[in-house]
Amino acid sequence: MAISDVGLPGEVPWKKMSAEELENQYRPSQWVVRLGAEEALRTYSQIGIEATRRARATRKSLLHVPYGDGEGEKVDIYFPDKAAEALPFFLFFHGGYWQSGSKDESAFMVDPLTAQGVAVVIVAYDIAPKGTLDQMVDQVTRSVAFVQTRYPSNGGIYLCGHSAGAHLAAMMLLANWTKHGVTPNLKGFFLVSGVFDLEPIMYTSQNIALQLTLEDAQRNSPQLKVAQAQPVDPICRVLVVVGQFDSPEFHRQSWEFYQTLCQGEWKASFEQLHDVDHFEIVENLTQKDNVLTQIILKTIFQ
Ligand SMILES: Nc1ccccc1C(=O)C[C@H](N)C(=O)O
Repeated sequence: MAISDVGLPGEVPWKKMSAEELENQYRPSQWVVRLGAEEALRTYSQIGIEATRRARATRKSLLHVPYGDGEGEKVDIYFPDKAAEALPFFLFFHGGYWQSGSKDESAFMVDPLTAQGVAVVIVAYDIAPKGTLDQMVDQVTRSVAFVQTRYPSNGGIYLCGHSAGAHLAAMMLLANWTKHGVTPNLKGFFLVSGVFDLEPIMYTSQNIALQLTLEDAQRNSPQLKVAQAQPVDPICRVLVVVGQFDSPEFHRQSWEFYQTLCQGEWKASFEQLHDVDHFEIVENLTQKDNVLTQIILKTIFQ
């Protein structure tokens, strides 16, 4: 699909949609062509569970490491076999509309990345209704600060999020690190099939659990703020990626966020990945020869 099919910049196509159409646009499983919606969600979680089982069985790891006092504030850290001095760290924030998913089924990319010398950190955060969006953003911020504090001689910190997790990763472009007493060595962002303007979410059934007000949605929308934010490190790259079979609204969200990054001082790029849907785009990160796995490795080792 061409970007021109999803509306011109400046238009707000979702405001003209019926409630039913908006609901559909923001239900990624409805756009999966290879499987039915429920089977797509089931397959995604099976692949995540299996990748996590395998990662825990075959890689050096530290599991359930606390980055804060809260019960849900834990990370799993997976290490490469070979010790290196300046180890790059790749942090992953799972998706699930801020109300499902966990670190215990999200270690998709551990095998191919650790095999190439990258430490992978899978981050847990308190999903709704336990956590609010503001709390999730704060938790993710502290998880990043934690990795920097624990591994001060890291060879770069890379943040990757999928879907709602891409939103949380994108919020880190706006983080006030001085408040957290440490400036992480952020070198790259991989924002995969994300949502960057939260206002349309308010009018879908996702908001039953999230309970976002317009103020909450705006305060937590990187789309509205990122053009004014300053990169801590001018060489930090931001890659915005969306799957060919993601819905038109997901395409619009990614494209407009990329364009806004370009208006600011960010070193941004945009990729539409051919022949993948919202779930395959992450499932395929279990494979070393997958396009996105290769893009990630090239960005880290360039
Ligand atoms: N489980 C997920 C994992 C990752 C990303 C999205 C989901 C979703 O479930 C989205 C939505 N509830 C859907 O039915 O498409």
